[in-house]
Amino acid sequence: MILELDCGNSFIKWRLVNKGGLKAEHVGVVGSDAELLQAVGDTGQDVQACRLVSVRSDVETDQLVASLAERFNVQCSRAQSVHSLAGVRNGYEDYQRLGLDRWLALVGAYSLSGGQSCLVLDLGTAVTSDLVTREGEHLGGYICPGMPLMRNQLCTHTRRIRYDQPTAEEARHSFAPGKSTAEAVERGCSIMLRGFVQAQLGMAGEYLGADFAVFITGGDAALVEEMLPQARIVPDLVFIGLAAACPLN
Ligand SMILES: Nc1ncnc2c1ncn2[C@@H]1O[C@H](COP(=O)(O)OP(=O)(O)OP(=O)(O)O)[C@@H](O)[C@H]1O
Ligand SMILES: CC(C)(CO)[C@@H](O)C(=O)NCCC(=O)O
Ligand SMILES: [K+]
Repeated sequence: MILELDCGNSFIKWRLVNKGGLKAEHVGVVGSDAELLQAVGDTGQDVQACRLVSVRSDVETDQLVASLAERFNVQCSRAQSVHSLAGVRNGYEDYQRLGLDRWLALVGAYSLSGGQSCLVLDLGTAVTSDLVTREGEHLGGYICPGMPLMRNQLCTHTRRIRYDQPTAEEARHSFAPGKSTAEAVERGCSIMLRGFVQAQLGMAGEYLGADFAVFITGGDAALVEEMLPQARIVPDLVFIGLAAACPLN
C-alpha cells in the first residue's frame, strides 16, 4: 500500500491507496503525528511507500518523516516547490512561496479539467482561491481566514462570545438572523465565506472568461456546496496533485 499524507495547519489527512495508486482503501483525518501512526497501524496494512505534502514547518515535517521511517520502515517522498508541473506554471513571483497544498490542488484540478480554465477553492483552516487558465498558466490567487480561524478570533478577542461544539453544529442548520450567540456567529461567518466564494466567481469570470470549471476541496467544502451547482467537489484534489508531484516506481 502507498501511504499518502496532506499535512495541513490543523489536521493531517491520510489515505492508503493500492499500488496502482487509484483506489483509496483507507482514509482518515487526524489531529497529531501520534494519532496518525496509530490510525495507519490499526489498518494492519503493509506500508510499502509514502508520499506527502506539508504546509507545516520543516522541523515538524522532518519529525513526522522520521516517525514514519521508524514505525513503518518507509521513506517518504515529499512534494517540493517547482516552476511547473503537469502542464501548470506556478504564477507566484517567488514560486517557493506558494503553499504546496494550493499548488497540488491546482495541478490536480487542471489535470481533471480536460484543458478548461479553473477556479480552485480550498476551504480549510485558511480558505484559498486560485485561478489557472486553459493554457495552464496560474494567475495567482487569494487567501483569507477559514471558518475555524474566524470563529476563534471572535472567541479570543471578545469576552462574551462563548459556545460549545454541539451548539455550533445546531446553529448551522439555517441562515435566518441568529437568535443566540452561536447562531449569530456561525451564520455570520458562513455568510462571509459564501460572500468570498461569490466574489471569486466574479474574479474568475473577469480573468478566465465565462467558461471555467470550478473545483472545491477542504474540510468545509460542504458550507458552500449548494451555492455552486456547477462545481465539482473533489475531497482528494490535493492527493491527485500529489501523485503527479511524487510519482512512485
Ligand atoms: N472529519 C473531519 N475532521 C476534521 N475536520 C473536519 C472534518 N470534516 C470537516 N472538517 C472541517 O474542516 C476544516 C478543516 O479543513 P481541512 O481539514 O481542509 O484543513 P486543515 O488541515 O485544518 O488546514 P489546511 O487548510 O491548512 O489544510 C475544519 O473547519 C473542520 O471543522
Ligand atoms: C494558505 C495556506 C495556509 C493554506 O493551507 C497554505 O497554503 C500556506 O501556508 N501557504 C503559504 C503562503 C502562500 O501560499 O502564499
Ligand atoms: K488544505
